[in-house]
Amino acid sequence: MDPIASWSVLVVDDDPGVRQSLRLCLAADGARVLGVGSARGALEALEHGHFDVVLLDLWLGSDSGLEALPDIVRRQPDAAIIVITAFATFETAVEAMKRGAVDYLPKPFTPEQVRHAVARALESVRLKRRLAEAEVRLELAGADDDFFETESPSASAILKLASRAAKTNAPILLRGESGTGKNVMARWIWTRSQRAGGPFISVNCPSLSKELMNSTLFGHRKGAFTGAISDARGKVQEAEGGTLFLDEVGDLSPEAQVRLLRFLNDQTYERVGESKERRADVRIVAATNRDLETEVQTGRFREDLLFRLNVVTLTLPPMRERREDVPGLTRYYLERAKIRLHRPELAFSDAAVRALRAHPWPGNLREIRNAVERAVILSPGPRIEPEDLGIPEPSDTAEGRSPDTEVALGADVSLEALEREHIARVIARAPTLENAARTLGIDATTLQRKRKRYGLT
Ligand SMILES: Nc1ncnc2c1ncn2[C@@H]1O[C@H](COP(=O)(O)OP(=O)(O)OP(=O)(O)O)[C@@H](O)[C@H]1O
Repeated sequence: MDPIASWSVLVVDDDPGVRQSLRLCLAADGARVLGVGSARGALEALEHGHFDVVLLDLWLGSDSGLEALPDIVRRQPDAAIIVITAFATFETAVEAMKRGAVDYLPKPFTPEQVRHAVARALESVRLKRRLAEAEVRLELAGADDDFFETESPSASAILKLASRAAKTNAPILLRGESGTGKNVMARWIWTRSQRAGGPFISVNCPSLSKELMNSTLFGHRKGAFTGAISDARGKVQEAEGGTLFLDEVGDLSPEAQVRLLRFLNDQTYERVGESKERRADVRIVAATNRDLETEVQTGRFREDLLFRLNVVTLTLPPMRERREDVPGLTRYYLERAKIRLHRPELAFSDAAVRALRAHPWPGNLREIRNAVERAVILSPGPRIEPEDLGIPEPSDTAEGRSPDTEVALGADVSLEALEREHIARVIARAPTLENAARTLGIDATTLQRKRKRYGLT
């Protein structure tokens, strides 16, 4: 968003005359200006609208603008705050800066001084937003998450559908096994939607505590529960104008499901401990690798919520159904990892190419990426061999057989080799080591020890 093209200012001053003159001065320059006379009015205005600049009087009758400053910053961290006061002292100016103001305007001021200060503040807002955008882009580039070329009919059908759905405001449900790229797809959809200029807020539902789930999502009022020391906005409000991604939506508590259903129906919600109805313009994208129909049958997931989320469903195919994409993906991950890890000389050996093709990749894209990165780190010479990838080499005698029969239960392998292989595969598939430890049924320290013992990265 370009703050200069369409910008808005909140004027917080208890003197109606000052509000009026600032409004006239800035409106003449093309700003949308809202004037309020108290700190409370300011906080309310910031709840409902978005402002590029806040002109804040430090003496607001019985209120103190200085005390309200941190709350204002919290509500809109990317707005530039200029404090104004008739009682300008150096100390208050410093204090205001410490609490998040970008500039200081002593009363009385001329329209020229106001314009000058606001223009500078807008420049700082613009810069801050550019930096934030660049950080997101860097993060995406560094994450190696933009391989959307495909030769597989099933994946290309999903991409087409996703691209069409992105342009609408309909909720989207992403389904697919772990590691098939649901998180990455959610961002891809956001960047192609009309909401790309707004925020992308991601919530991993299983990581939310049951007690704080509603407040994290919908916010709470001060005093709503022990520990609620101040009002808090939730993820829904943070996502205003953008997209809220609910990962593993099947983990939502029954009460959070009711709240989400209402929000999907009419875009309204209430904060925990508050009866005021709020509205937010947010697109919901949800993901699950569970069978939600079964969850409905067992009473863990609301059927009406599933219907509401299910308007557009995209099921991301597992790697075994898009084997034609393995060569392209492995080349892609290799090229990126070579640059990032400073090993430009590396290439796959013929045996590695065969092993990559033959491996079933049950952990999907995540497993492929982990295997290739592991190899780029571990490979001692310029050729990457199957053992660097941590996958078995398909032997001639094994041709036609599933490549992992070599480590199958009951084959001619030691228990140790079996354990090593199993741990390596679970780690490759799991999003985190904690996750891998949970799958293996051991604690993180034991996993750490075993990784060291078997030389697994
Ligand atoms: N389009 C893509 N291009 C390149 N890499 C991808 C792509 N999609 C996914 N990946 C890789 O696979 C990894 C897993 O992707 P992602 O987290 O989106 O999967 P998921 O289906 O959400 O998994 P889970 O259900 O376990 O959360 C990513 O970190 C990334 O490395």
